[in-house]
This record gives sequence, structure tokens and C-alpha cells, in this order.
Amino acid sequence: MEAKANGPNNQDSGRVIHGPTNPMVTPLLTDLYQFTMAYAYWKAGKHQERAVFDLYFRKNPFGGEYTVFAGLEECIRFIANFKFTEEEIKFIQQSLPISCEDGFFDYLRGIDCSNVEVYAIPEGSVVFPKIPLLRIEGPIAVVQLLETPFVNLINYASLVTTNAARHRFVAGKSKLLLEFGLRRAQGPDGGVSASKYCYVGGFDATSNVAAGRLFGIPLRGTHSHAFVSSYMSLDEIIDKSLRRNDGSSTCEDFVSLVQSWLSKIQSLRGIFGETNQSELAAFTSYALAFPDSFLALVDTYDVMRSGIPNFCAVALALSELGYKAIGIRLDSGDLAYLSCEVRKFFCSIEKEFGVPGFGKMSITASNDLNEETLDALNKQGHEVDAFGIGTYLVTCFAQAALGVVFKLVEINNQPRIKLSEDVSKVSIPCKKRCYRLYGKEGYPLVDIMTGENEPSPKVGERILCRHPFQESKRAYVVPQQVEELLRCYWNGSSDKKRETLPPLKDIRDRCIKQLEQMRPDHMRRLNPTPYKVSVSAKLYDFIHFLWLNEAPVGELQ
Ligand SMILES: Nc1ncnc2c1ncn2[C@@H]1O[C@H](COP(=O)(O)OP(=O)(O)OP(=O)(O)O)[C@@H](O)[C@H]1O
Ligand SMILES: O=P(O)(O)OC[C@H]1O[C@H](OP(=O)(O)OP(=O)(O)O)[C@H](O)[C@@H]1O
Ligand SMILES: O=C(O)c1cccnc1
Ligand SMILES: [Mg+2]
Repeated sequence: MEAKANGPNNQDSGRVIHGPTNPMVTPLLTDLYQFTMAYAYWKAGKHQERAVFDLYFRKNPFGGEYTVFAGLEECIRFIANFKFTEEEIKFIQQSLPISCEDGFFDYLRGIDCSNVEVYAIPEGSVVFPKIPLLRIEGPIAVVQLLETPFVNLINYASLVTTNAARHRFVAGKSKLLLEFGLRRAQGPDGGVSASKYCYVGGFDATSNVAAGRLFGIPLRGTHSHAFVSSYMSLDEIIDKSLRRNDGSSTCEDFVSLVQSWLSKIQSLRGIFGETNQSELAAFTSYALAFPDSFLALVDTYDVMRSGIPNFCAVALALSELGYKAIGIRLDSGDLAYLSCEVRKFFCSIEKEFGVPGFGKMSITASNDLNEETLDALNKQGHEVDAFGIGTYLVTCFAQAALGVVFKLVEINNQPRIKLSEDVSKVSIPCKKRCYRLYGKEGYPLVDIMTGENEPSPKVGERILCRHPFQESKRAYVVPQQVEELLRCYWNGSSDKKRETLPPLKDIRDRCIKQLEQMRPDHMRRLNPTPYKVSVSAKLYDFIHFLWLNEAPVGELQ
């Protein structure tokens, strides 16, 4: 699925930067108006003017006070290979008015991103509203064409990474989190991207095999109800033999061994009803196929009256042959109550039959889980070890989009501002530098934006941090650590040093580490404290000077 690499400078420490993961990501994956604007810039002779754009979002998603930034690598892969094919040029020509001059299409033929620079916050970082995630500088016509694909590549990636991180936060560090969303995702790219970015956000594994291959994400899975209901009786099992785990001998009739264990469980536990025999057949058959890693879905008929005794009979038979079953999955019912009942049952079997570790077998839960249900389970008390989460996670059910924007902040070294009746939509002008200032306790305290040529904040030196728009909101900070946020990830064909693209695992590690470093009150689900985002005193004054300059003075009649 990797597109060919054909860009101007697509070497990363000697490695080729491949095209975007999804071959649908081409220079045509943009809005028509980017081409009409590019034409108008060209027609006016303005297309080479040097522009600076900021890519940022305005509000944290899911009612939270943090966001995890993701999608950067795909953006860099895109620009490293940005080049129109002849066929694409023809299509653009057909799509624009016939009056558009041929010279524009010759211009498009020649463009790539060798004059573009991208500064970005490292992927996997915790980020906040208004701070540029990317600062893109280059010829205005080219950078304009990048707006839509960049916003597209970052919006969902950051949203779903944040969603995954929030699920991880509620589930707790010790739980195994499995992403099961492919079937419910918004199309194939939604599915593959979800698997990639849920891993970044702290999930442990995915059921999505394509994502496992593309990104090296661990693959995990159980089995479905169809497997259980496809069996009618134990007679269907033809080859009943199973070699002992140590290879010393073979049990010729594993089915009978399972049945004898089931009788022992029934007599010892005083269970008089019959368990479902087709379910027993399915479990036995699955154990014969995977004796080393037996895990059964136990809720097809009745969890406590059938699924669990059947599972235990198979697991005990396996144990007699030296194998250790993994555990069960629950996919319906009251997951808190059932998981506790199952754990008690496992523990009693461990005691009654003297099978060490039986009580600790893994309990996986699935079925329409989300942050709220995980939270409810925690409050009730449960015995679940692993959660399989699909629909709510990958569709980002609680919030449809992050609302990433791409705004012009400077052209030909002239700062630009976008005004709005809604103050939160006023853009912050100038090519900027951004810093994270850390406090005494090691927590990030505030992010601050300054003009490009202002001196950087210094450790131990007091600096005034101002709310960009509210005059009365300001604070002095003496940082204990200063981290510059924007780093160079793309510098066209220049020799300037740039960051290499880290492996996905490193992006995930960064995300987990940064989330752990946040002050807990920013992270809590109910009424979290907003993290402060500020500007320097100088930038504050400039924003307001420009604002007054650009806003027309009204006239009262
Ligand atoms: N103890 C619990 N506390 C809060 N929510 C729970 C608890 N146990 C399960 N849930 C959630 O309740 C919902 C139950 O859904 P629903 O009633 O549709 O399923 P079900 O009847 O259990 O199973 P089926 O899929 O067979 O219909 C799911 O979203 C599940 O995650
Ligand atoms: O519930 P989600 O978070 O989306 O997790 C994935 C779901 O997909 C599977 O079955 P499916 O939903 O296809 O069938 P089921 O509802 O009958 O279990 C699985 O059993 C989960 O229920
Ligand atoms: O492996 C599983 O149990 C699984 C995979 C996808 C969806 N639901 C369950
Ligand atoms: Mg379901």
C-alpha cells in the first residue's frame, strides 16, 4: 500500500521517505478552491510570495482539556513526494474554467515542496488549543494546496489518538486494551488509521490484520458467536487426539477427557442442569486447534450455566495435558457482575482441583464499550483484565471532528490576522516560536507563543505570560525547564538539519510519557482544569495593534 517515493528531497538520514500510507493521498486530494486560488495567485504574479501558515485547533475534544497530536509523519511523507502526474494536470485543466491559461499548468508541472519548510511539534505530544501544531512556510500557491490534505491527515489522527488515550486513562495502566473497530470504522482508511492511532494513544493491540502488517502493531483476537453456533454436537469432532504439551504421549480421546472434567465440575459444584453440548463441541474443537492459546467466547447461550462450566471443562482437560488456557471473553450482559462471578468460579476451581493459576485466567470484555461504560465498571468493581473496544472508539462517537484549521499568519514578512466576531476565532498573527514552560514540580505549566525574533524564555528568568485576548488574564512564570515546541521536520532541498521521522513505537512511547507527565487536574474527566496557553507581552501588544488596525471603525447613526 505504500506509494512510490518521487519527491525532491525525500531522503531521511539516507532512508527514502515513502509516500503516504494511503495511496489515495495525492496532490488532488484537496478542495477545488485551493486550485482556483492557486490560479488567481499565479495570474496576479503573486504565486511565489512567501507565506507562513499555522495549523492548529481551537478547542480540545471530548469535553477534555488535552489533545494528542498525531498525523505528522503522513504529512511529511506527502510533501516529500509532492509532484503532479501528467494525468493529474490534465484533470485539473478540465476541472477549471476553459479561460485558465496554459502557463498555469506548466507552472503546476514544475512544482514540488523543495521551497517549503515545515516546523512541527513532535508527533505523539500532548498539545493545546491555539498553539500551532505545524508552521508551514513556502510559496503561497504551493502551501495553499497543502491546506486540505494536511488538515485531513491531522484531524482524525489526533482525534482518535486522543480518544484512545482517554479510554486508556479510564481503563487504567494495567488493563490490556484491544482495538476491535475495523468493521464499524468509517471505511477502509478510517479502519486502518484508527488501528494505527489507537496504538499510538495507548492501546496494546488490534484485530486489524492489515494494520498489523503495515505498522507492526501487535495482533490479538478471540473468536465470534458464529464459531460457537456453527457446532451442533460433539459427534462432529472427528480427530479427537491431542499430544501432551511436553510431547511425551498422546491423548487419543480429548473429547472424553473434556466430558469427564465436565462431570467432575458438575458433581463437585452441584450444578445439575446440562450445559449446552453444541457450545461444548465448539470449545473442544477450538482447543484442539489452539491448545497453547485457548480463549473462548462464553456468552452465546448462558454465561454461568453453560459457557463457564464448558470452558472450565476444556481448560482443565488441557491442563491435564500440560497446556495453560488463556481465558474467556464476555460480549453481553452485566460485565461487572458477570466478570466477578466468573472470577469466583475460576478461583473455586483452582482450589477444588488444585490447578495453580486457574483463578488468574484472563477475562476479556467487549460490547459497545466506551469511556462512560469503563468508568461505570470501575465504580461498580469488576474483574476484567482486557477490554475489546470498537464502535465508540474508532468512530469517535463522542465528537465528530477536532476542528483543525490552517490560517495565514504572515506574507512577505508582513504579519496577517483573521478577525471574527467570535474572539476564539481570531487568528494569532506572525511567524512565531512556541515554548512549553515547566514548573517546580516538573509539570508543564503553560505554553507560550512569541514573535520569531524575540529572545527565548530562560530557565530561572521570570517571564510574563498573557492570555492572547483577555487583558486581565496574565501571570509571571519562572520556568524550571523550557522546551521549544516547533522543530524542523522539512526544509525542502536545503541542507539545514531536520528531525528524522521516528518509528511508530517511539511516537506511542512519547504519547504515554507526556500524558503521565501532565498535572492530574488537567486530565480528570469531570471538570478538568484548562491548561494555560499564552503569548508574550510583546506579541500581545502586536496582536492588539494589528487588530485595531484591521478592524474598521463603525459609525453610529
Ligand atoms: N455493569 C455495567 N455497567 C454499565 N454498563 C454496562 C455494564 N455491563 C455492560 N454494560 C454496557 O451496557 C450495554 C448493554 O448493551 P445491550 O443491552 O445492548 O447488550 P446485552 O443485552 O448485554 O447484549 P446483546 O449484545 O446480546 O444484546 C453495553 O453498552 C455494555 O457495554
Ligand atoms: O461493540 P464494539 O465496541 O463495536 O466491539 C466490537 C464488537 O464486534 C463484535 O461483534 P459484533 O458487534 O459484530 O456482533 P455482536 O454485537 O452480536 O457481538 C464483538 O463481539 C463486539 O461486540
Ligand atoms: O477478536 C475478537 O474477539 C474480535 C474482533 C473484532 C471484533 N470483535 C471481536
Ligand atoms: Mg456488538
